[in-house]
Amino acid sequence: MQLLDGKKTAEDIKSEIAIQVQKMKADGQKVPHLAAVLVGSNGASLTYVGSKVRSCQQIGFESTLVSLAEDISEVELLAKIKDLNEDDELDGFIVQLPLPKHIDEQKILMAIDPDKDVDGFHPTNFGKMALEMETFLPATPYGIMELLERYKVETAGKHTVVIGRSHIVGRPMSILMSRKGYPGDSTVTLTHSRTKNIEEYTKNADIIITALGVPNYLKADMVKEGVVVIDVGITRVEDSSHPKGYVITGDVDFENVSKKASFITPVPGGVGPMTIAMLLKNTLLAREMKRNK
Ligand SMILES: Nc1nc(=O)c2c([nH]1)NC[C@@H]1CN(c3ccc(C(=O)N[C@@H](CCC(=O)O)C(=O)O)cc3)C=[N+]21
Repeated sequence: MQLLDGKKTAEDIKSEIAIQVQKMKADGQKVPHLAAVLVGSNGASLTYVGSKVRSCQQIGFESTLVSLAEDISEVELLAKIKDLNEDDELDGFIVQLPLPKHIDEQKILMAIDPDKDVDGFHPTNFGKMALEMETFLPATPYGIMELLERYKVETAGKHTVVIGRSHIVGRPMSILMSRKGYPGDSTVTLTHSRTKNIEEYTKNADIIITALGVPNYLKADMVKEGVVVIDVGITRVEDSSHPKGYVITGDVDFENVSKKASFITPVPGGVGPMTIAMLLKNTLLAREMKRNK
């Protein structure tokens, strides 16, 4: 079994980007600038946005955190997004999800300028991704593709089973794995909450990508020997014996599934850190696109 070390790989990618930033500086160029919009103060969201900002500092990007009140109206948030779209200093921005219930997420994501949509969530960018055009790939699926590539995991002709059809992970993942070229060319089955006899699929899968958010869902008896397992689940499970009061738990029964797997991602330290690294990579791309315009 080989561990797909997302933490280490993310550090490698950040170092590569930092070198690019140094070159930009030496050339007297503007460095990439990322903004993150955070509505309210959900604990997990604060952690993620915090590490995004810290990573920017680490590699020499400029970053801006836009903190807005939980009870901000949809109209006010749309106005804020318009400001960010028009801000020439900014190369890209993200609106941290989930948003409070009184705000229509779809409407917000549609309002982001596709050229600044470094999350790749705008329908224009999602469409380009599906059509195999160059664009911002959603950071989590992009991070998974990058891990597969850097560890040279074979994907062509393999049966990939994706569990979960969310707009930000499962659905784009199923598209990327079926795209032409490496690391794609896979035969994909997208399973979800209405799938019957899911083990029939997982037992026959060469690659399994779980994005459910159900701790320890994928068990050893659901997979075949030699399977590649990518665990996108990140659930905070309360645990008073830990200093933070919780432990981060994935969708996979790691202890037992890892005994059968050829490659597997840990949680934490797998897909999560890769998500942040790829967001930074998208921001670098946004800067380059803007410069070449
Ligand atoms: N507009 C938007 N874009 C996102 O990309 C986005 C989002 N909203 N909302 C929430 C999800 C989740 N997400 C994570 C990023 C990093 C870790 C990460 O680094 N996790 C660490 C553990 C961190 C911890 O202690 O919680 C790890 O897995 O090793 C996890 C999850 C980005 N998301």
